[in-house]
Amino acid sequence: MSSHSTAGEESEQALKTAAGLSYSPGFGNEHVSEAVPGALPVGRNSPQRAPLGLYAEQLSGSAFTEPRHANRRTWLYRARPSADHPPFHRIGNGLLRSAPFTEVEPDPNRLRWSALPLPEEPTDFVDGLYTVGGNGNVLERSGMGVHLYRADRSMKDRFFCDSDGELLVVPELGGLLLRTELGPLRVEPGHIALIPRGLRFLVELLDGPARGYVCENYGQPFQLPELGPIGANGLANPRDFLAPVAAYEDREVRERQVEVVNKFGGNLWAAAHDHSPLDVVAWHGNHVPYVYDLTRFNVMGSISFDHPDPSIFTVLTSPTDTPGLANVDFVVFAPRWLVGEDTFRPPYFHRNVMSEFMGLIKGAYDAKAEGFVPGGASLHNMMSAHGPDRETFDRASAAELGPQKVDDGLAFMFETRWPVVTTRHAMDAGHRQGGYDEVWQGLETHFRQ
Ligand SMILES: O=C(O)Cc1cc(O)ccc1O
Ligand SMILES: [Fe+2]
Repeated sequence: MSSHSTAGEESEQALKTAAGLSYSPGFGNEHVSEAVPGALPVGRNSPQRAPLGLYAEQLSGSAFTEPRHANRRTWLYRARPSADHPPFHRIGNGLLRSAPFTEVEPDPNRLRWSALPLPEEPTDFVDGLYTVGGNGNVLERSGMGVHLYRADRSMKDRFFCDSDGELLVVPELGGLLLRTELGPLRVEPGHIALIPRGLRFLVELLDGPARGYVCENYGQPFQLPELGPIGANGLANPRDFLAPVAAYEDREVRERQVEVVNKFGGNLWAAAHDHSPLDVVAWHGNHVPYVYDLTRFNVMGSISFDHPDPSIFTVLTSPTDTPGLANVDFVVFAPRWLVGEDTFRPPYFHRNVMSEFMGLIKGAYDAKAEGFVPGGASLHNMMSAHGPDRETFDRASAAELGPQKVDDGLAFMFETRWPVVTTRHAMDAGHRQGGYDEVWQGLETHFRQ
């Protein structure tokens, strides 16, 4: 696949990365990018004739009338309008499922899975999507889906577009090159990528089999959390979010049928196209994909006593109409120092009205001595009692409390407002762990009157 280099490389804003890709930094920015000088109209969006014979097209991510802080759209200048395609027809959903989730009853039990086995059959990113569960309703644009992915090959002549929500991709194994309508993004384990609702893209594997997690956010787009008393800086800083710069496919070599797979209303639909949808020569706007390196997260914590609630680790939040109540938060447990005096330092025992899906990108997690493994997952649904396993509790209750660096792992959580209802296949999966409750067995009473 050939692509033209970008005029964005010359812009002050563009950052050259080690991978050789250029990016346009800044969360929520009004980005501007052209792969061919002069492709972007000056001073207007929709001139009578767009430059270089291109078609102008707007992709919106919010209602036209939403307030400015929430308004999202990108203008695309492309070789052919997206409208040029035949009807979509239904294709199989594989193991992809959507809200409302009704296959099994909502389950109050604590659930845990080992890593999803890598594919045995040829599998690309779309084929390899595997839904664990979710909540809400795709048609009402509320709630979220939790998916895993596993792939052993790049998408070829096949593009994906999620009309139902934005996709937060959390790789655990293998690097990915996301070729999007707005340009390419490289994402590796330890990074996250976000593909906004409705943007077309394909996934290439950079270094062999790939596996990871996806939060499909049907609700309001992820934004940075408010910082309140933390101040003007900290947690995820806006400039570390990197959007792509324009790069379009060479049409001459692409004049053959390609497939665009559209997830709409919970199902997969496909339409053959006689051109690549990655034909955008210039664009400007704020409805954009981005990557973020989780090592850039500026971790805050207690420097006196007590274990803070994990909301302090929020990277991105999808708000609801209720202030402070997230449709879903993306939370990261990144390397940090623990210095709390007279403090039980690992996560405390708790029952939470929010529901917690957790994954592990590498290493170990400080609340679980064993069983919670990279590529694996746990689900602690609304009000389910959980916290440190017995071994962790015993160790942390007796530990000498000097300054301690927690730097042997990278875990994350999708924390969501409504219980996560699982899929039938996630409940019946061979990689689901039996006997998870046992990790809390034997926590004897030490009560003395
Ligand atoms: O259950 C978990 O491990 C996630 C979590 C971490 C923490 O530090 C405090 C509360 C919480 O739910
Ligand atoms: Fe928890």
